[in-house]
Amino acid sequence: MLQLSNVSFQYKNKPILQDITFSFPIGQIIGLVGENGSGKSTLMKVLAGLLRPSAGEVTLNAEPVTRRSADRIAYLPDTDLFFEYFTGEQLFQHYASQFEDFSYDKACIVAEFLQVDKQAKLRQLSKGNRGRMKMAATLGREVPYYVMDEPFAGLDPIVREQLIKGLLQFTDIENQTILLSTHELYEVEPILDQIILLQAGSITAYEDVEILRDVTNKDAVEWMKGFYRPFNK
Ligand SMILES: Nc1ncnc2c1ncn2[C@@H]1O[C@H](COP(=O)(O)OP(=O)(O)OP(=O)(O)O)[C@@H](O)[C@H]1O
Repeated sequence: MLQLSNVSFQYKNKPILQDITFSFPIGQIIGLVGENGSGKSTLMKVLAGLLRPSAGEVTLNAEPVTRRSADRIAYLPDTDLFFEYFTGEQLFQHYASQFEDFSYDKACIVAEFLQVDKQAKLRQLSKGNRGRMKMAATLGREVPYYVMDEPFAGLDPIVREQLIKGLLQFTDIENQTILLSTHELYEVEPILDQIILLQAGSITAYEDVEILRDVTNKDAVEWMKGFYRPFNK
């Protein structure tokens, strides 16, 4: 299990994440939401071992998470500067050289499912196609945890829907966990098991999405809005 224990993080002296304790069980799709600048990307980098917490500990099966944990946590960055001079095929070859768990064949199958040409250079692809290629490369890996930073940001509804279908088709929901940050909560909610709200670097709420729907009769956006003060005109 991937676990945060009293994790704080600061850039220089600016506190970004504050005393977060949380466990991410296997077999869940978890949505991380929160307003711009609340710390979602930072939290995901800390979880993937790319940033070291300033205090507290991140562990995977009780062992500290470091950069070397990349063999069990697949991280999809939000940046668009993603090996831009590579073709998709070269990107997959690069992943194959970096990650033992990477399946070149699976990445090609995902790329075909997402209808993106693996012969094209990434920088020549549209934003939507780069998003598809990033997803194919990430899902080419077989790991217990996928940590995806805004995989749907800036993409049109058709691409978003396709990526969501790809996620469901090419992961094993019983044995893997996907943590994804998103601002596209309406579209993503149907596939989520759990939702976590980050506010000013703290997890201020989390909820089982089925309970939200069946017990409180709310959708995730309504739930989230309940934690913010109404906007006064
Ligand atoms: N490299 C950095 N150096 C200094 N401050 C940073 C750096 N990266 C991010 N920050 C600051 O950390 C805070 C949290 O940023 P972060 O990108 O984690 O938020 P976010 O919730 O992912 O935002 P968004 O939804 O806009 O992507 C912001 O105040 C941001 O300015």
